[in-house]
Amino acid sequence: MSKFFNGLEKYIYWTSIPKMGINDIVDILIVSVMIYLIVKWIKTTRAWVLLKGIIILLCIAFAAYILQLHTVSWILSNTMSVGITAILIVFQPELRNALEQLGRKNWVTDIFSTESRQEEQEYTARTLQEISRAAIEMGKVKTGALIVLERTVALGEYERTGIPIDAKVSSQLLINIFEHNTPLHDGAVIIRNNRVVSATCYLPLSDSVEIDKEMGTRHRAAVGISEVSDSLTVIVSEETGGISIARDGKIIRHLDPQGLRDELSVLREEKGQNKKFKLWKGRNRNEKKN
Ligand SMILES: Nc1ncnc2c1ncn2[C@@H]1O[C@H](COP(=O)(O)OP(=O)(O)OP(=O)(O)O)[C@@H](O)[C@H]1O
Repeated sequence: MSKFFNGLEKYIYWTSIPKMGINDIVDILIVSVMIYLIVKWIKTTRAWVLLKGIIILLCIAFAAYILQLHTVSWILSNTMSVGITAILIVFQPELRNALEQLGRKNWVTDIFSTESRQEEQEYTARTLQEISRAAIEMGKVKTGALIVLERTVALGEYERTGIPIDAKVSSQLLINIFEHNTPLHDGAVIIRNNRVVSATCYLPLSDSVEIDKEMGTRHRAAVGISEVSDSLTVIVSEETGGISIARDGKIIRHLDPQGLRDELSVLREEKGQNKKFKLWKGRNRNEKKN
């Protein structure tokens, strides 16, 4: 009987919640807020895609450990230690940016804000109308253009390669920026929160072999930015006047005015089933066209 009570006592000891003081609660709260802010920050950078890759790698490593796959475990553990150094080098601009933001941030509104960045980035019908009007007009006279619409992934590092503008989006402004032989016509325009934030931006070029050889660097740059972010880019070809859209590493070409408006309307729709359906519908139609 005493053995039973001893066992029970031990069990209760191990399962009981340890005494918590006020400092423990503060400790837990600080760590929770830190984790929340880190995840929130990662979601707005290219690092989000990388984080998903790391989680998959960790799952594989765990499975290899459970199944006693020694070689796979050895390879993974060695690459991971090198990988951490590589991450620090590759994401140096993001890390620097995060530290800079740390000093500028309004922590109180950021923590208690219920609005997500996705909602902030919603484009008004007017903005999308102005963008499509500008693209159609530029297409008619074969003026080359590259217009990037930022979504949840911040494009700060590309914005900084250009000239700051900060002006309300209008078709006249966009047409003026891309006018031949003007100082701002080269490179890309970045749009955020219904404002043109920067012009002459340099975008990363895609090295995808799937891109049609007849497409030059303007189209490659549009695909490139769509590979590293969830942005949507409107491209007007200087050679043909054709309008295309790049998103998710793919390019949708030969858009007519209605097709362009449909593609852009994706940015206005609500999250969920409705959006997915429209996106799929639009894609299918344009894929058939191509
Ligand atoms: N990395 C880049 N980032 C931003 N803009 C770029 C980049 N590379 C090229 N461009 C823009 O594209 C222009 C060159 O376009 P190019 O003729 O090579 O491409 P294209 O895809 O064939 O386009 P188009 O059909 O308009 O000729 C440059 O003058 C510049 O404005």
